[in-house]
Amino acid sequence: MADLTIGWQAIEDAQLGWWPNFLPVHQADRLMADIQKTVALQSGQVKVFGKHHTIPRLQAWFGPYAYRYSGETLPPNPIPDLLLPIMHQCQVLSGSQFNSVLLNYYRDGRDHMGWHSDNEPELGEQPIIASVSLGAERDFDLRHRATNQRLRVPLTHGSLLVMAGDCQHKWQHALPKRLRERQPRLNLTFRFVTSH
Ligand SMILES: O=C(O)CCC(=O)C(=O)O
Ligand SMILES: [Fe+2]
Repeated sequence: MADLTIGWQAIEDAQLGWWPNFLPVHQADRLMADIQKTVALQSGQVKVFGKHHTIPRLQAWFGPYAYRYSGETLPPNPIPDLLLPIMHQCQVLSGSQFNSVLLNYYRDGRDHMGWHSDNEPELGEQPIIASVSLGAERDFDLRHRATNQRLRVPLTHGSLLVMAGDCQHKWQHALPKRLRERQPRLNLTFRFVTSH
């Protein structure tokens, strides 16, 4: 699979922005440690066909509105001060505004996220989602809904990946299991959410 180039690039029906060295290593190390120390991570639930399941990762939600997905709701919560400088840097590079962040914490390689798109109406028509990765390197897979084209991006410590254009309509993405991975990974996805 072709490596992504640094900056913006066109993929089929969408755009990706890729900044592998978004945060210098010492800053990425410190941010991860500070988040682990200060942010309360929750074990989330989803409801599928009326049955509750525990999701295979921990999470936290920060933003002015509740975040609703798969029948569950995470209440509004102010963005902690330690995430504001990172959010501003993401805004500068991606050229867009954010007001919310979903934090995903993958305790080890068993934790994962299945195929999905972030296409809830409160994210708007063409959501721009800025994804900052910290800790263990994990593969991020994308697949085009119609053509089945696939892309794999190894999300390195301190990197920024931005999904834009029709990425949430034409593509799905996932973070597969990596059973040999013992180290945690922390992901911040900055979004702009409206009340709906
Ligand atoms: O952990 C990741 O890199 C993916 C997160 C994601 O897709 C999401 O939060 O919607
Ligand atoms: Fe996603």
